[in-house]
Amino acid sequence: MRYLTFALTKGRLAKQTMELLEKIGISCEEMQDKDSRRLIFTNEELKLRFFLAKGPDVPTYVEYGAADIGVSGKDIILEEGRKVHEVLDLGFGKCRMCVCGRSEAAPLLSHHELIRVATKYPNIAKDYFYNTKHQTVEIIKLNGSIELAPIVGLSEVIVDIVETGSTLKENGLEVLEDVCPLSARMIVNPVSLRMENDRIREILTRLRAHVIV
Ligand SMILES: Nc1ncnc2c1ncn2[C@@H]1O[C@H](COP(=O)(O)OP(=O)(O)OP(=O)(O)O)[C@@H](O)[C@H]1O
Ligand SMILES: O=P(O)(O)OC[C@H]1O[C@H](OP(=O)(O)OP(=O)(O)O)[C@H](O)[C@@H]1O
Repeated sequence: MRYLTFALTKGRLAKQTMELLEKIGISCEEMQDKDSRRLIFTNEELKLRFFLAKGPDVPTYVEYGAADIGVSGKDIILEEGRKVHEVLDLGFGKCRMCVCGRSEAAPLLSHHELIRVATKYPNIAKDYFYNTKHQTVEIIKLNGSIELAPIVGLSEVIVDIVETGSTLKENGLEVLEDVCPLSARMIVNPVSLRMENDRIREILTRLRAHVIV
């Protein structure tokens, strides 16, 4: 039997992903050793391998088959547009993708003005403004602290993740429009889904029993 390889997202989603896998008897506890510099972990008994990667890299590993299965935020799946099958909503990491700004920016959206939109997610922003809203905008790619953009005048609005809303509130910003709901998803390489169908289906069946969407 060959190894099935899992690519998991580092950061916010990691702990809940490992807890969910533990619930179905897939232990990857070695990965939780913060002092270790080891990158890949093996469960010999179940013939499974695990590694943690930066969010946007997870669908890349899965598309190329370097990982059979991945866990990614829906935001990353949409933004990266990789050829992977999204097979399960894992029900955690819930948040929303929103257009945010000062309240005064609301008319610029309703009047379809040519505005600047700062975001870490240029493809999601482009799809929303061009294909859903039919509004021409200038998209400015940033890499973090997106809420700064409307405060310092880089852009009129941002497209970013909102979870509790506290970052917006503390910076005098608000949600102006909702783009889509987000959560952690399981993705699978299309060839792996065919070649390892029984093993992958079994994992999915067991996971479904523990997932609350
Ligand atoms: N408040 C939140 N902010 C950002 N991502 C969130 C939030 N709540 C849930 N998520 C989910 O967690 C994933 C991000 O986790 P991660 O810790 O890697 O965040 P990041 O800030 O984008 O990463 P990095 O610190 O490497 O820039 C997102 O892809 C999203 O699906
Ligand atoms: O609604 P809230 O609960 O306040 O969460 C939303 C904030 O969290 C994320 O930022 P993150 O902490 O990942 O920082 P970054 O944008 O600099 O990556 C996101 O980009 C928002 O800024």
